[in-house]
Amino acid sequence: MHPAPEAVAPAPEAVPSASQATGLSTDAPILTRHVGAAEAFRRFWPLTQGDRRWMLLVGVFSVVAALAETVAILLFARLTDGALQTGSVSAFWTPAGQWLTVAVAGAAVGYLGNSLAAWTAERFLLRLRARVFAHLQTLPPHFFQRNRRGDLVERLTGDVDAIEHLVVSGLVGACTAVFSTLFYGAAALWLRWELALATFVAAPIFFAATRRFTNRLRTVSRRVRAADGAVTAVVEEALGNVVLTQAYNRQRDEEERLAREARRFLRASVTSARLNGLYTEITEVLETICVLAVIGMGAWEISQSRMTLGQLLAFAAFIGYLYPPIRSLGTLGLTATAATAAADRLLEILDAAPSVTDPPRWATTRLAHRARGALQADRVSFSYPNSRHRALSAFSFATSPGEFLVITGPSGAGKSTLAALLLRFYDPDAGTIRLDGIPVNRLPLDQLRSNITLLPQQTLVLHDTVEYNIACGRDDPAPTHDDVVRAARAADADDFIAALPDGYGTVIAPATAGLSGGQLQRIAIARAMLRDAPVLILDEPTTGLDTLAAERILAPLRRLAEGRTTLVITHDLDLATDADRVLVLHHGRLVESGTHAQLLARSGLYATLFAAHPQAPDGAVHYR
Ligand SMILES: Nc1ncnc2c1ncn2[C@@H]1O[C@H](COP(=O)(O)OP(=O)(O)OP(=O)(O)O)[C@@H](O)[C@H]1O
Repeated sequence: MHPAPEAVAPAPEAVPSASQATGLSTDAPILTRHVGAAEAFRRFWPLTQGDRRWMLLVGVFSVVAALAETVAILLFARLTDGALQTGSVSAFWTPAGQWLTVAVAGAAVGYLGNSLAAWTAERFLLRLRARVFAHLQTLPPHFFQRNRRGDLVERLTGDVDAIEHLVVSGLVGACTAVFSTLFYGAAALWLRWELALATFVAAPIFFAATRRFTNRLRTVSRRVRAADGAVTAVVEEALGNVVLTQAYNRQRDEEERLAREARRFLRASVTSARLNGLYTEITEVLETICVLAVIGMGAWEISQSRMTLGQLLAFAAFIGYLYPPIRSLGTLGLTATAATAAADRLLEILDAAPSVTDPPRWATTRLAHRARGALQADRVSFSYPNSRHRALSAFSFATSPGEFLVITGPSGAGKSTLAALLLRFYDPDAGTIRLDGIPVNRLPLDQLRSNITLLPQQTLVLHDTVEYNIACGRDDPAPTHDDVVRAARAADADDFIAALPDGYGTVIAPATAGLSGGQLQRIAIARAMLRDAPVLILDEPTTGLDTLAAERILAPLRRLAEGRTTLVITHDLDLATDADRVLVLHHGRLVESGTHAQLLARSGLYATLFAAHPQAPDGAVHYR
């Protein structure tokens, strides 16, 4: 007798995200709400598109497998009555041959069904994960500040699994259970309808038992999912900060933090296992009572010569086979309940709207060619989502192409915010930012960002070769090895790369790149060289570097800035001495603007900041 196919398969396309922004810019709060199983199913069902025929086929295979099982049980009854009870070997061969044929056919169908079910389920998972991941990549920086990275990782792994169990395996499981119940029930009715009806009255008891568990399990499932996310988050954070942890002797604290979350997870998952186990045991006891009742009634029927032993054994087998699908229909409710907890967590991502989107087609203006690099901000004001504090207030400035600007000011003045608005991580609450005269929220996002290169303080390192880490700056046209080497030379990185064990083929990884801060900066400069965008934003390019390393990147930076509009955000005022213009921000406002010499002469905020900053020993560090 063969196991019925268990799971099923998946689908493509898109889960419609309820709150996709459609206008030029919006920011929606991240939602925390609870959805029911029906809504969860409705939201994720579109992802099965393209695989629904395979899901149907899995359903057909499971029906055939259940049918083969039914026939096998009837043949078993014939064998018992014809061969076993009479002790006739000749009566054995025909039903035995038929049973074997049915068993082989059922096994083949069961195997095909299970393989197809696994394939379709995995394809669904693939699509769901890709869909959530793609959406995650469009979300604004503050989403990632509010949600721990490890917890988001857990949503992309554990939670997508739970959804699969509802939408694909759950649906196929339900169909299989319904058909199995129908076949075994019909066969039992056909054998002895009075006896069958007597046993069917037990079915509502199973559903009643399930209902009692559902609510409790829903709460526990949410706790399990959240605790699972917290454990992943702690591990992820601890590994990311392992050097600092060791330096500050915080290993015990980190272990305690993990233990705390792990204990929470343990309590929740033990409760969940206990509830599931209790449910299983209770239903098994109920089943045993029913089977015993059947045997008792059957014994009475046999004593009255109204039934043969073969019929009774077949009947008991049908009843035995009948309860698992009925039970799995009941458990389906529990699976669905657990899946709703996962659905809440995934929909929280899918329903979070990107803070900026591409402009609608009617409002789009495309640059005909590479931008010249003229930037302009007109009375720009901005507060971060959920903050009433103005990070920028009525801020205006304009650059001509190729100009070299230093933006400075005390900490929290709004310098990095300006970079975030230029790259359109956010749109201003008021005012307009333009590139070559076009409001940036009218440019397609990819075109805007391909015209700007941001060099953040932390260099983006991909787990790949040094060559790829440089080449990834440009995809069209794809850079050749010679292009990469040329860029590395211009970035003064060629020497140290050549000295690496595998040269340009040396694999580096984030956090363990094995390169110094200055070397990583030079790789970033080489990448930016290849990228060749007309606007360059450098965020604290010398922070974290000692004087020698800082000096070493100045010449490459100078080469990189040549011919580009360059904005250097910095506290390092040695970089300001040669700037075409210095903008000084304070509390989100532009308070001073001019050349280094002009600003010193004004004896204002800039002069104070310059006097206070640690200067290069001989005052000889010049950016250009
Ligand atoms: N994600 C955020 N959510 C809310 N407020 C923020 C966020 N990021 C920055 N701010 C606030 O906006 C203001 C400007 O911050 P910003 O990072 O632009 O300053 P900055 O001049 O770059 O500072 P620093 O020189 O220290 O890097 C600060 O008051 C800061 O607290």
